[in-house]
Amino acid sequence: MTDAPARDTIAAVATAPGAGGVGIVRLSGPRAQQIGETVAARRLRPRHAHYARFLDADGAAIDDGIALYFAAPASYTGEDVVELHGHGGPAVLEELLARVCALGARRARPGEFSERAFLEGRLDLAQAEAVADLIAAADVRAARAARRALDGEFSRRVEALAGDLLAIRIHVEAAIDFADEPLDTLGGAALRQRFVAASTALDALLAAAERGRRLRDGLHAVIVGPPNAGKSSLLNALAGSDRAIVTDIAGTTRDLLHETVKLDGVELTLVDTAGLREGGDAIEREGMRRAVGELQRADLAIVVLDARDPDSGLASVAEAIAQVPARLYVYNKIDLIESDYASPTPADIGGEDRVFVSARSGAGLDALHARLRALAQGDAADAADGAFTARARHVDALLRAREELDDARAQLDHEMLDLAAESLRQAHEALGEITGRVRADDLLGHIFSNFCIGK
Ligand SMILES: Nc1nc2c(c(=O)[nH]1)N(C=O)[C@@H](CNc1ccc(C(=O)N[C@@H](CCC(=O)O)C(=O)O)cc1)CN2
Ligand SMILES: Nc1nc2c(ncn2[C@@H]2O[C@H](COP(=O)(O)OP(=O)(O)OP(=O)(O)O)[C@@H](O)[C@H]2O)c(=O)[nH]1
Repeated sequence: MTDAPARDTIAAVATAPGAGGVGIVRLSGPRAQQIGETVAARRLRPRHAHYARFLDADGAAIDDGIALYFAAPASYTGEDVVELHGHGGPAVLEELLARVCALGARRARPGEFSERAFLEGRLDLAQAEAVADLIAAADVRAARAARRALDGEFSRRVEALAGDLLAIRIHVEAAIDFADEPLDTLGGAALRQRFVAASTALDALLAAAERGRRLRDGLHAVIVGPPNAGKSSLLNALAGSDRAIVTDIAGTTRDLLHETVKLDGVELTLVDTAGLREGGDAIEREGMRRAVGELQRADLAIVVLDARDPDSGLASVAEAIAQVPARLYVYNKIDLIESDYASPTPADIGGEDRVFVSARSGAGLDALHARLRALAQGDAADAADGAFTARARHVDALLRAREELDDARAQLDHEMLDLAAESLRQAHEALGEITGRVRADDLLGHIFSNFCIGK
């Protein structure tokens, strides 16, 4: 870091709000030690647990507890950190916090301790995000995966790939200086090999990040189908069957309704969409456009069809669901079918999953639940296998890197070195966005130190 401005000292209650056995006020910054020593009325030795009374301005005890001092840089933030461990009551902790603020600290913004850890180079951006993911993890598998990301497993792979791309960039930029010569006399074969290796590594990382994204976010299932097939009824039936563990995420738009359902500890996001069909008025068309957009992020399409007429319904959604990784077909309204409901000629859906239900009578809903649970668990188990959590932001960055790398390769094949260098720079920067590390001056430094060609 080049002359970082002097930071102030931040403070916050670090434990969850409400009553608890123990509550912690944490301080970070240059005045943490002095403030802590004033409140505890004693010297604080780094990395020692001191029993103390925490005093107010008049010398009366706010509380008694344990004071800890972590001297920079050996702390979570990398700055001087003091923790005051008192009794976990909201009134006591608020008074303690007010006291340290009166002594010169200020209340921290959300995430500011981790932000400082990032600015101090203690964590990279992906790791800082993993801290938040670990805290928010809804099940043990997601927590484990966040833990791995926090330990740097994801970041290390991103950095390794960034290193490969940097080497390729250096090679290409050097070749630009010898533009009169064909690339093949400038180590073109080795360069192409490096491309293949980087490309393979990028694909593997992208797949892992995509699994990590699903693990963090849960299975993203989108309910689609023609109008009136019973999509909304089905969502209600699924969500309502176990109301206690359903959280209402709030319809983000007037037409998409999100519900989070937990099946055996695995989260499933259900999105109800506007019915898909030809035509419709402007508002309906906008709803359909959003439904299609939602499908692009889906792991699973739950395709609801009217069991009395599945074929025409399927035709209206076939195109929209083609890109989704998995599909589950739900033939609804079987209560309206007189005879054996499996008998109407089912539409051709290949070997894919099919369930017959009635959202109205409840018939078949158990089987549907079981299918969804199996899908969600299979997905999570798959994702939890040595996985780390990742975010949509990371997947996006990797996808951009993928595109730029493909472009660079094509440009190189046409000996368009300047363009290839630029595409590579973009790919490299996309990776840098993940860890928050890559900067233009980094690159210049690398090029000059690696290629000292006497200028
Ligand atoms: N009391 C308390 N518990 C906590 C935290 C905290 O801030 N306070 N954490 C906050 O999120 C997590 C732990 N994070 C921490 C990360 C680094 C260091 C630290 O002192 N690191 C030094 C020394 C390492 C060592 O002794 O091996 C260092 O890395 O130099 C402390 C906590 C979870 N538990
Ligand atoms: N008989 C019967 N009727 C059902 C069943 N499921 C839904 N319906 C009815 O079908 C109609 C449409 O249901 P919705 O859940 O609104 O259908 P939708 O697919 O969300 O409709 P759009 O929002 O127009 O796309 C309503 O009148 C429901 O009561 C079922 O299993 N059996």
